[in-house]
Amino acid sequence: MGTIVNDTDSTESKSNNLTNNNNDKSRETEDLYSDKIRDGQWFWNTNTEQIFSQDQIVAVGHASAKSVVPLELLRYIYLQPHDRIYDPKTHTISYLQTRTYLPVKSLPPREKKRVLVTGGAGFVGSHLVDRLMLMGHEVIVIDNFFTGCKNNVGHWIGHPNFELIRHDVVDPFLIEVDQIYHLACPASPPHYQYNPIKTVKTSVMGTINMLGLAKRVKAQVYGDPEEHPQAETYWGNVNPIGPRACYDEGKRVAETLTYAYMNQDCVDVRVARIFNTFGPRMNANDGRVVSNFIMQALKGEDLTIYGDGLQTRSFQYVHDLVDGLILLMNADYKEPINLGNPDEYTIREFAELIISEVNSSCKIKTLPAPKDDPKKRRPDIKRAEQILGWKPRWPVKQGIGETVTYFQRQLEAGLM
Ligand SMILES: O=c1ccn([C@@H]2O[C@H](COP(=O)(O)OP(=O)(O)O[C@H]3OC[C@@H](O)[C@H](O)[C@H]3O)[C@@H](O)[C@H]2O)c(=O)[nH]1
Repeated sequence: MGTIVNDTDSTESKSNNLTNNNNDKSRETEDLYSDKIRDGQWFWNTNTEQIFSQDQIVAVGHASAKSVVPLELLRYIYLQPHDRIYDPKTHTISYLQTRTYLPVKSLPPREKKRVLVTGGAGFVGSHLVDRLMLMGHEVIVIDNFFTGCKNNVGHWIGHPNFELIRHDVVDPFLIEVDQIYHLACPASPPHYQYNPIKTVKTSVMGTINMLGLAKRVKAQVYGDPEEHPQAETYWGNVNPIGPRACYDEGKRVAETLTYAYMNQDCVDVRVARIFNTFGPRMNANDGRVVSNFIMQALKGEDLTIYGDGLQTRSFQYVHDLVDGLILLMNADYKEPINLGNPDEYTIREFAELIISEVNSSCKIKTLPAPKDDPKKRRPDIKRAEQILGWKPRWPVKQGIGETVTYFQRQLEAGLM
């Protein structure tokens, strides 16, 4: 049984009190991180099983995928800008030239993989990049920065194991790699409806290009479901000409292409069906419900419910999703797998949770429901549990606490 070992004595103040939104305390803890990281005092086992301590999550990852990383190291990455100093008086940012990179595992050549992450500067992609880098792999990110943000991976730029390339997956891309995580696609309705043709192209051409690359180098598929919860065997219910079709049908064609390449050209594929995901590095303005509600609450504005608020969603925290993606990539399983948190909320219940967690003085206002808005969504995750030994660890409330802290820091740092 490995343990997560940090060289400093484990004081209470170090323990991640995830329910505590007290900025001062987490800032005090972060200062502690800075010293430890600067002095190279970080030792951890990527294959330890110790994820919880006194019922608090202290690490993420799975020993079976050697993906375990201390949570405080990840928090340090996304809660504290490392390469810049913001001056609120002059509203200027000074960028630092010399900085130490975070410690990464040193892997033997046979274990070190070259991993391509498309959309790696995006919300989910950048967390996957952090984890793969800390695990000691070589990571190449391609991103067209339509929704991705260079700041999300800025702390790795210049690192010997990292490359960032501005490239749109709709154009072919040739590179020698061992694994490809294809995450490039605008995921929020306002973004993917901004240019529907481009959204379809990203799903279709992007997937063709990545499958072609995989061959060289060896998701919203359920729509407005009539089956609830949605198992991977459910075929879905999608309006092929509605405003969401560019995304939903694009994902369906992407899956069709994926299995065509598997059956026709023996490409070694994996398909994750990702349910609503939230966490730090969400784009504050991407229009999705989690970022909208948190930002509205932080600014003291009314929370905007579309429709009657009785529609349901199930929200997974980003660290759980990254765990699942890495487990799936390294498992020998080719069928689609749902990755999501079956903890279902009506949007109205979710608004009330955000108000109670962030700002009890906020009110709720309703706006018209978007066309074809799915009335319910909850994943059946039995397959992920049985095949991957994966299920979400993060209660929604703890994830909200982490995300609120992130948005507060971004606001303080003048980054939004
Ligand atoms: O401010 C808001 C935003 C959204 N909503 C509602 O909240 C629900 C969730 O909306 P979101 O835009 O967050 O996400 P959706 O469920 O529509 O899924 C979309 O974004 C998340 C991606 O994972 C999905 O693939 C994509 O379809 C919807 O019913 C929406 O109408 C509000 O009530 N208020």
